[in-house]
Amino acid sequence: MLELLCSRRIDALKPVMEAEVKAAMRESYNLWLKKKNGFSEMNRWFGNIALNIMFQTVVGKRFFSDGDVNEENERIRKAFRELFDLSSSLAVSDCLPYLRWLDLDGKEKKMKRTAKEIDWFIQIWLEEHKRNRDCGSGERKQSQDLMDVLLGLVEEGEEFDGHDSDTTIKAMCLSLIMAGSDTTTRTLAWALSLLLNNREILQEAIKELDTEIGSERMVEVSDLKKLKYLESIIKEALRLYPPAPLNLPHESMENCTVGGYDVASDTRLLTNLSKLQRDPSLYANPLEFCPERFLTTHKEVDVKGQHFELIPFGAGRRMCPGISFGLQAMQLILATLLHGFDIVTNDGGPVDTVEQNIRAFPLEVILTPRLTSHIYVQI
Ligand code: HEM
Repeated sequence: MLELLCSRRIDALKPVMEAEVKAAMRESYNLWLKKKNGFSEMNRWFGNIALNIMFQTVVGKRFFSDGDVNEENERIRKAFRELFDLSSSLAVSDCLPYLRWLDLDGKEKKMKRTAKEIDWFIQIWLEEHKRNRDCGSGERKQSQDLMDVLLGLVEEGEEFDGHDSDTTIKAMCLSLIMAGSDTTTRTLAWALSLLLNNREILQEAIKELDTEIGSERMVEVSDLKKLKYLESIIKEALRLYPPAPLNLPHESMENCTVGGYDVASDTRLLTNLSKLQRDPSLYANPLEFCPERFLTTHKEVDVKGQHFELIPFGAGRRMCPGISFGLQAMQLILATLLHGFDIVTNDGGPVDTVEQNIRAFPLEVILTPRLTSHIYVQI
C-alpha cells in the first residue's frame, strides 16, 4: 500500500484528479444552461467524482456520470451501489449468529450475488490490463494505473496467505476503491452541510478563494497549499464527523501492556474517534463547527497521526496510507465547487442533518455559476 500510494505516484495522479473535478463542473454548468435551474443532490455529486477518481486511479476507467447512460455502466454502478450498502448494513446473523443458516433477511444471498457480479467485472479488467501491459511490442503504457503497478510488483503464480496472485490483485484494487471513495464522499457531504448551516464561514471560504485564485480560472492542485482556511474547514469536518467513527478494528497479536492495562492476545480494539475528537478537555465548544480553531488555538494540530486529539485517518503503522491522496482530493473538490458555484439549499433553509448518518438523507441544493461562462466551457 505504501508503494502504491507514495508521493511520487500521487503527484502523477494530479491530472486525473483535476480532470475529474473539471468534468463534474462542466456537467453541472451544462445542466444549469439547459434548465436554468442547477438542482443537484450533493451526496451523488460528490460520490460520482470520488468514484470516478478512484476507478481512474485504480483501473484507469470511469463509470459514474449522470449524463452517460449505457447498459454496462449502469450494471457496474448498480453492483457497486449494492456493495456500499451491504458493507455498511447490519445483518440479522451479525446479532444472532446461530440463525445464520436461515439467512433471514436474505443478506448473505445478496452478498454472494453482488460479489460474483463485481468479481466478473474486475476479472475482465485484470485480463485487459495483462494484455495491454506490454502493448504487444514490449512497450509499456505511458500512464500506469494502480492495477498496472500491482501487476509489476506481484509475480504470476505467487501466493499470498493462500490466495493466488490474481485474487490478491483483485482484492487490493477493490479495497482501494472502497477505502477511498465512501470516506471522501461522506466528509465532503458533511463539510458542505456544515457550511450551508454556517453561512458566515462559507462566505469567509469564498473570500479566500476569490483572493487567492481570482475569477478568471478554476482552482488547481498547485493552489491548495495557499488555501489555509479551506484546509481548516476539512479538518474541522473530519474532527466532528470522522467517516470511520470507531476506526477500523485492530487486534493484538500477542499479550501486551498498553497504558498500564494488560491486553491478552487476539483482543479486538475499537477506538472511539468521535468521542476523542469531541472531548471538551481537548477542544473548547467541542460540538461547534469552528474551523478557526485550526488557525489559532489548535494551529499545530494536524491529521497525520502525530496528534492524538485528531486522528480521523488512524495512527501508527496501520494508519491510512491514502491520507495525502484523500486530503488533496477533498480540498480540490470542495474548493472548486465553492469557487465555481453559488450554493443554496433547495428550500433556502438550513440543512436538516441527522447525526452520523449523512447518507440517509438527500442533500439537495441549487448550484448557480458564479464565474464567467467561458471558464466552464474551456475546461
Ligand atoms: C476522508 C478520507 C479518508 C479517511 C478519513 C480515511 C480513514 C482511514 C482509517 C481511519 C483507516 C484505518 C486506520 C487504522 O486502522 O488505524 C484507513 C485505512 C485505509 N485507508 Fe483510508 N481514509 C481516507 C481515504 C483513503 C483513500 C483516498 C485511500 C486510497 C487511495 C485510502 C486507503 C486506505 C487503505 C488501503 C486502508 C487500509 C490500510 C491497512 O489496513 O493497512 N483511504 N483509512
